[in-house]
Amino acid sequence: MTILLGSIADDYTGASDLANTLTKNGLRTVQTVGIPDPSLALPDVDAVVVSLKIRSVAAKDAVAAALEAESWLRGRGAGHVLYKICSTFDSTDLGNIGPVTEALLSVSGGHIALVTPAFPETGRTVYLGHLFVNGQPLDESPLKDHPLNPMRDANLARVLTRQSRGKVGLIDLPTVTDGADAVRARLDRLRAEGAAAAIADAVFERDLETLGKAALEMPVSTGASGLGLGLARALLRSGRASASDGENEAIRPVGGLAAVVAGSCSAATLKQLDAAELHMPVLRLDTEKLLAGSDEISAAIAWAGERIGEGPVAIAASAAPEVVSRLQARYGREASGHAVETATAAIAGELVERGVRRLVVAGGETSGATVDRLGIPAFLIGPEIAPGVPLLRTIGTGGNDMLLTLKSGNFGGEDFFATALSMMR
Ligand SMILES: Nc1ncnc2c1ncn2[C@@H]1O[C@H](COP(=O)(O)OP(=O)(O)OP(=O)(O)O)[C@@H](O)[C@H]1O
Ligand SMILES: O=C(O)[C@@H](O)C(=O)CO
Repeated sequence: MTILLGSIADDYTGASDLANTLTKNGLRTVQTVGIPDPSLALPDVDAVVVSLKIRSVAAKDAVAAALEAESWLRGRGAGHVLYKICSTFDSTDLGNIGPVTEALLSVSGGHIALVTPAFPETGRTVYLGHLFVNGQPLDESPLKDHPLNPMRDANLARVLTRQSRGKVGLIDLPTVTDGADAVRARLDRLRAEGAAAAIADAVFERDLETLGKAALEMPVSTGASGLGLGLARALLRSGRASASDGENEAIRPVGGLAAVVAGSCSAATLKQLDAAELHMPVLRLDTEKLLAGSDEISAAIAWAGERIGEGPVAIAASAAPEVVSRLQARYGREASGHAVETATAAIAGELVERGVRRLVVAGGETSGATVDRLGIPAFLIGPEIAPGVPLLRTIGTGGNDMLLTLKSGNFGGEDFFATALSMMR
């Protein structure tokens, strides 16, 4: 298998979001969970998205895992590697967007990386280096209360500088509007001035097409699905890939029971859970009890067991910012996040043991913990359920295929869970 485009995604929902965008834009794509075992038969594809869980780990661990994935992707022919980050630039001053981008540059012979989280289809735009989420500056959006990485600065050049060794420049919208040659010239100038990364403005898809064209000529770039769209379209226009209509295999029914497990505390997921309560049983976990060691997991499984024969059920750790803050004050941010993820993954694992074959997971860290627990090696990409969220079919699960949906915390409309479940048969 020779691939044209490789990507390393810093979380699993982000990986399926990117895989969805690449598929929609004509590239045959597969999503792997980590570096696949050599015995795993992957389909013939144009792009591979390697899902890692490195958004919220120590920078040195994120760098080591990303470099291993980079080497695997280059070994399979990838001429360009996109480091897929969150469209809301989720990170802290300790990393990991800066350290990973710089490490990828240093092994690939690149000098400067184009960086943009813009993804207009989901309301993420960048103007003069500032990120807007559905029209609100990042630091005024619900992301200011994210449980793991509260985003309190909308100026991405500043955010990236704090976590980078090199300087960070800006490719402003007028330059992007002038086209790919103007972007290349700006990148050359910034590089001559000593910058190792450049935040690129983008408001419309046409801006991302321009950025994709410029980025494709360099070995590495960093961005969200919008940059993936630009790279995919540039590959097709260059004639290096020919459009495939994507839809496939992935939607064949699997039967079995269906469930939702949610660990995202995003505003969108909280609304989706409220809406789900109108048509399916929803169990809200008591996360204070869960962390205090009471047997919430067995209680949740017993609760599900009494209902799931009648139709899908949802189990959620998700809670409002004040509840999350209380738990964090008591146990620490990382420890409480990790403990809740481990619990939600354990619940998902038990549900699958009891016959669940169709599973929706909300939240990137939550999805990572769950998919690892289930030991799924890779996914085929099915149709889009909502912008940034495809239906996924497991590969390499020994004929015991499952359908999954890994929903980024902030994605999807209020009726997302009902819509997803109706597409998973
Ligand atoms: N009630 C709670 N109290 C404290 N932490 C919680 C609670 N519920 C969930 N969490 C933790 O909050 C974090 C949510 O992160 P996750 O990545 O799953 O969602 P997200 O950030 O909204 O999604 P995405 O990364 O796709 O945008 C997880 O670590 C989860 O375990
Ligand atoms: O880019 C996004 O917003 C998502 O794909 C994501 O990474 C959420 O974890």
